[in-house]
Amino acid sequence: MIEFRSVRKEYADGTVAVRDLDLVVPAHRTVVLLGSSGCGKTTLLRMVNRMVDPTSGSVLVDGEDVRGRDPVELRRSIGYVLQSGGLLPHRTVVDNVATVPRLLGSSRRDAERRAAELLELVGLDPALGRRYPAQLSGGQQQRVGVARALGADPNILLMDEPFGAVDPIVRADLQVELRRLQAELGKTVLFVTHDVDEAFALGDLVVILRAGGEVAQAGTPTEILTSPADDFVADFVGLRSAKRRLQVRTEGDVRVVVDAGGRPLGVLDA
Ligand SMILES: Nc1ncnc2c1ncn2[C@@H]1O[C@H](COP(=O)(O)OP(=O)(O)OP(=O)(O)O)[C@@H](O)[C@H]1O
Repeated sequence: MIEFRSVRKEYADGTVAVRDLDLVVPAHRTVVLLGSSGCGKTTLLRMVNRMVDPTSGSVLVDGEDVRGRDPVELRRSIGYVLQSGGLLPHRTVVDNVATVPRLLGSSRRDAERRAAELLELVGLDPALGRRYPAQLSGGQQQRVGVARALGADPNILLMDEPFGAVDPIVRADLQVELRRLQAELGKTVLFVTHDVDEAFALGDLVVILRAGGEVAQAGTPTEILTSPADDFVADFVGLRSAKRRLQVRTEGDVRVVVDAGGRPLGVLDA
């Protein structure tokens, strides 16, 4: 479990990235931080592994204030996946994934065996392990990034727009894969995105932030869609635009779901 207690972050130039934020990320759940650029999502994520320290308030991991933890040891115990993949370009894929197990004291052979298992776990052929990152597609690189983050078998995975740089089809595949992995592994995942569809696809809980790192609403996707807290939330998730104002139209004996502009989106089952 991760807890943010009255957390505030003000950078040296006076920018307030997060103001007085309280949030609980329950164990084994996926919580998505959703908001537009600059609303403090990355700052919040980085406070968990002490890449950023709060100006005031505290961040607790499993009940313990992270300020009491050694930053290097803390970072090794928490998986972190970035949009860029963060892979070392001059190391093979298997070496990239084996890095953390090696740092934690595994022998080379054990670390490589573990890396091959992790590659399989994220849906990659372990034979790709001999390649260098640049010899993989963007989607494959992101899978390697996830495998690498799982290297220390962390309880917590921090994911900062991990699928932001790949095309929509690959992105949808990666989202499905993450849901499968999560069902299998049950990690505590804190996931950052500015994409509403991605947030609703992945989040058990979605936290919508507004500028200055304030929570506009925290709830399940259904709660947010059925009772948006205010106009900001309704606008942000598209409730007031054509996209989510859906209607059912009957065509013969088939019911078709259309948006407010009349464009067909799908058919209703039964
Ligand atoms: N090191 C820094 N020094 C000063 N200001 C910073 C620093 N890092 C971030 N900020 C500012 O803090 C605010 C929040 O930034 P942050 O990166 O957390 O937002 P974000 O929601 O993750 O944005 P994006 O979606 O664009 O990545 C922004 O106004 C940003 O300019």
